Amino acid sequence: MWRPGEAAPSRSSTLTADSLLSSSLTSSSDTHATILPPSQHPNPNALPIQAHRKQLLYALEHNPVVVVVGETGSGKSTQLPQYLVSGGWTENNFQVCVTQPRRLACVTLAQRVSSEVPRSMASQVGYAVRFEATTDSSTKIKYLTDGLLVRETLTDALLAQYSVVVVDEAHERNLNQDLLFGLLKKIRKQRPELRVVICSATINAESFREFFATPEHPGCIVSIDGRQHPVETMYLTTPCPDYLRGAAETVLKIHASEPSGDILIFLPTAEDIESCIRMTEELKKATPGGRGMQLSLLPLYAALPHHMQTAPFQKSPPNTRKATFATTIAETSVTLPDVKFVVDAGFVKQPYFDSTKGFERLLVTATSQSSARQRTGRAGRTAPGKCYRLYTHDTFNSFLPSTPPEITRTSLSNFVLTLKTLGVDNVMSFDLLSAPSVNAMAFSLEELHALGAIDEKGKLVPGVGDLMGEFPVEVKFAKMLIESVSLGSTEEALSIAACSQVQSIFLFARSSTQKRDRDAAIGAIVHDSGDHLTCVNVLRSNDWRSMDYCRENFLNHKALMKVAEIKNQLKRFMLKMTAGSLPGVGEDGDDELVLKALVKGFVFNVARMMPDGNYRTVRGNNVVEVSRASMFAEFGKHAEYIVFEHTEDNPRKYGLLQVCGVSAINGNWARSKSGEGERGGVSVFM
Ligand SMILES: Nc1ncnc2c1ncn2[C@@H]1O[C@H](COP(=O)(O)OP(=O)(O)OP(=O)(O)O)[C@@H](O)[C@H]1O
Repeated sequence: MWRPGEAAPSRSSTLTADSLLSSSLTSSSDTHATILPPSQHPNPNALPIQAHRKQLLYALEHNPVVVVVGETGSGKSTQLPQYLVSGGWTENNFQVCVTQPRRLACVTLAQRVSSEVPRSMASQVGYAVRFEATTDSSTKIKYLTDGLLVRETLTDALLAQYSVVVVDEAHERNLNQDLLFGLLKKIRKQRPELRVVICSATINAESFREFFATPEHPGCIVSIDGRQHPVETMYLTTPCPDYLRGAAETVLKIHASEPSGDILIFLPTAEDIESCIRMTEELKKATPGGRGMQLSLLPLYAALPHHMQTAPFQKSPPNTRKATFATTIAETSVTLPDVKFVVDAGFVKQPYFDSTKGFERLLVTATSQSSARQRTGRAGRTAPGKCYRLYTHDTFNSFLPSTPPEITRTSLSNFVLTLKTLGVDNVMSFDLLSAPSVNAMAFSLEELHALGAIDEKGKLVPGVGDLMGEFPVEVKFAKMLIESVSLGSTEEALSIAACSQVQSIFLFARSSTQKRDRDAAIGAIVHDSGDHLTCVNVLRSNDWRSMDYCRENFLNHKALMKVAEIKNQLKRFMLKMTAGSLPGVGEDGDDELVLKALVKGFVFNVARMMPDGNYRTVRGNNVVEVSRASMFAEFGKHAEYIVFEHTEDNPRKYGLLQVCGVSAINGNWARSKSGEGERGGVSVFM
């Protein structure tokens, strides 16, 4: 084992930085004197990263920024933090933190690593995700989302508790990661002792190194090659006309013909997952197969309540094969231990900012080659595996090599507001790995101004902008929640904000008889203004807590549990903000105040009925259609003006935007100047 201060490890062909062996030691051995016992994992040597332990520790001793490039499953997320602890980087009460794009990965990685380390150290491995943490001052290894680490800089600008920040899955290039890269570079100027490790799949390593390079420290790339177990990848010979049916049939074929081993299926949306599970159940009745083995079908997507997200990680009962239908939530850093088969539909749902329409659109698009590789990498982690790609090899070659960085394609309002809350007024001068989309940037500044978060000069408006920046929700919802306090409708606004985080609180009808029953049941609960007051109505009584009540009224009990969980978390945040009192309306007569708060946040998302019977957005004059999934479409009263939460592309009419989360409003509410009082100064109707 190499220890800081000892002679250099022999030069490895995988250690690619020229600077590595020529640079001088920056720390002496006595600063890292106590070496903790190595991992107690039954067979840690089996992981490819094990052979690079010395090089990694040596590289980090000599280079403030190290880029680690490794194949999926090589051990980056689980082993590297343990090496850092044994290398002494958590001495003197320092912590090592590892960021992940998604909360599920933080939770499962912390659980895995605490099971690998010696028992005495298990409690020193924890995770922190939005509103939930298992860490304290004794923590040595902390897994947290990139978004949460960005938020930590709001209260601890130099991230002083960390000796090493590991940014994992950096190839994803989500907005928070890009923000973190810029912030870490800035922090390193004031805290040069801070070490940064960037873990990435095989692409873009050089650009990460260059971004952090200084004349004294050009940085270093360590490559870890070889996956743990082989994965055979199979393609279709002809394109698949229906990926849902293709996925369902492939799952059943695997179940009928392959030996034991769980299946992980990647689909783009939660709706697709639910439909595909239903389809697989139906097809299974016709062709049981499985050689006496049971097949258990599980969903895995972000909007599910916590206990349902952990179900795929639990051991299957004897003689049962699990098939988990997942979104990108399971694409990186996640090990579903018994998965030997991956089925990849080849699609992903992602936000894109459409500058011609002035809206962010959620589009289902082809995935990239790098994310297809990540998906494949979910097999072969504990045994050899197989990956069934539901597309041809030519189609794979037509995929983009990597997903374009989020900063170049999505709305930037939250990003800009966070930077301004951190004191970066001139966002364009902030050092970023990729230039942001100019159109999205202009739109974001306009939106933040209209919401009263920034003034005409782009400066944060004290008491509004800074507060909005601290809210753990999207800016529009933050504005709605803040406005609800003075309007006295916070309880209801919290219900709306929480409901927006789940797919739907209603169940779909599967037959025409069910549709009749559903319409009758929902008709009794629905509010004729649309989705928002309907969700307020559902949550106003506690009836939904009964599973029987939910079943009879076509309510999604699981989704409502998740809503209640999020609402409580948001409420705690609001209580802190309002020093303990939250005014709620609670009476039907005051529903108007709830919608007024909503319009304050969604002032850019207002549409007006035109003489031709179409709704057109007030800002941008785009024709939009109310989504059929909206309560407003099914049960709404006629309204000249509507407000909506977001847009989606109509899957049946290309280019036509559907609006989702819709309520009828009074046009005058949106006509008033936005922002607190007259501040903000933008009237969207002018
Ligand atoms: N929960 C788990 N149960 C069983 N084995 C696990 C678990 N978590 C990790 N492993 C084992 O450790 C290996 C390394 O996992 P790790 O997450 O560190 O890889 P990685 O290099 O970060 O890959 P990726 O970026 O694809 O997640 C896995 O391939 C698997 O063999």
